[in-house]
Amino acid sequence: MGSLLDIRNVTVFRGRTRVFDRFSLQIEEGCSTAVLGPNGAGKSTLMKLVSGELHPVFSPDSHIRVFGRERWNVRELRSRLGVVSHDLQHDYLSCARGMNVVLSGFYSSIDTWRNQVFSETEYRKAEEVMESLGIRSLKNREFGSMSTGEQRRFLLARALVTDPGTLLFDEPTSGLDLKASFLYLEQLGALMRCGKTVLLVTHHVHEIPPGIRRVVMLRNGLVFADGTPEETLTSSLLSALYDYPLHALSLSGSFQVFPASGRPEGENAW
Ligand SMILES: Nc1ncnc2c1ncn2[C@@H]1O[C@H](COP(=O)(O)OP(=O)(O)OP(=O)(O)O)[C@@H](O)[C@H]1O
Repeated sequence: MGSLLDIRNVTVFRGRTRVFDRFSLQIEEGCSTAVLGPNGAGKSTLMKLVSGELHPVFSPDSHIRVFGRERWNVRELRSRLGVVSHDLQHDYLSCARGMNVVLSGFYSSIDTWRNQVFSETEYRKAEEVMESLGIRSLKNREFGSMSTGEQRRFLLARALVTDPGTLLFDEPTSGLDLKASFLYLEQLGALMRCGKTVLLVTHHVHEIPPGIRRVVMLRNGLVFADGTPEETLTSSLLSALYDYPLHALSLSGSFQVFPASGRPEGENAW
């Protein structure tokens, strides 16, 4: 297994905000990793850097290498790295039919277009992926008329249709109810067990499913802690990361946090 991500000395601005200042992070292929941090930590910026939607300030000693390469054509990259992002769900055309959402993964486009040609094999693959995610019966439905959970599964199908070895998720269960969240996280677990590498960014501890081997805690554009879930998802590190007293619990490889019993100092009693 080689390098999935190699970020060295990268400086990134969004508007006037310097989100990363000579930031470095390496992730190996095969090591499913969660990037966890509070609002504004830089998680979405990191995800956009990896997916090629954002670029750092040029510096001779900095680089971003995905699978060992600095330059990718988007279509080629998507055949190795599938992306299921929040923005994508938001941007997707509500009139696109389910089948077209999945097929659009072959071109990394939003919806399919007249000039795009799909082979029988590609149609078959799309059917197969929809079947495996339990959404085949919705293939003719408009994206806009699907529930958030169904939309999320179609976007996962879109990412999986090219059979990438690595999948990138941005807050995978946001907007999903409890059952849909757990089913979706089980799906992520199944993908990891089938050999896919999952890279996810989240601000929720419960979104880190069993099978994630490494947690990178991010705060103010810096790596705050880095280790296995057992090493990092502790009450003391989580309390420090979120600057709030928290109590962490784990059960069968899943994690959950609660407010610690003591109120934060200075908070008014009700
Ligand atoms: N378009 C923008 N213009 C200016 N500043 C921005 C822009 N987008 C993000 N930022 C700033 O960059 C910093 C990092 O934002 P980013 O969205 O990467 O954080 P995040 O960890 O993903 O947060 P969240 O969990 O709330 O999504 C924040 O301080 C944010 O205010």
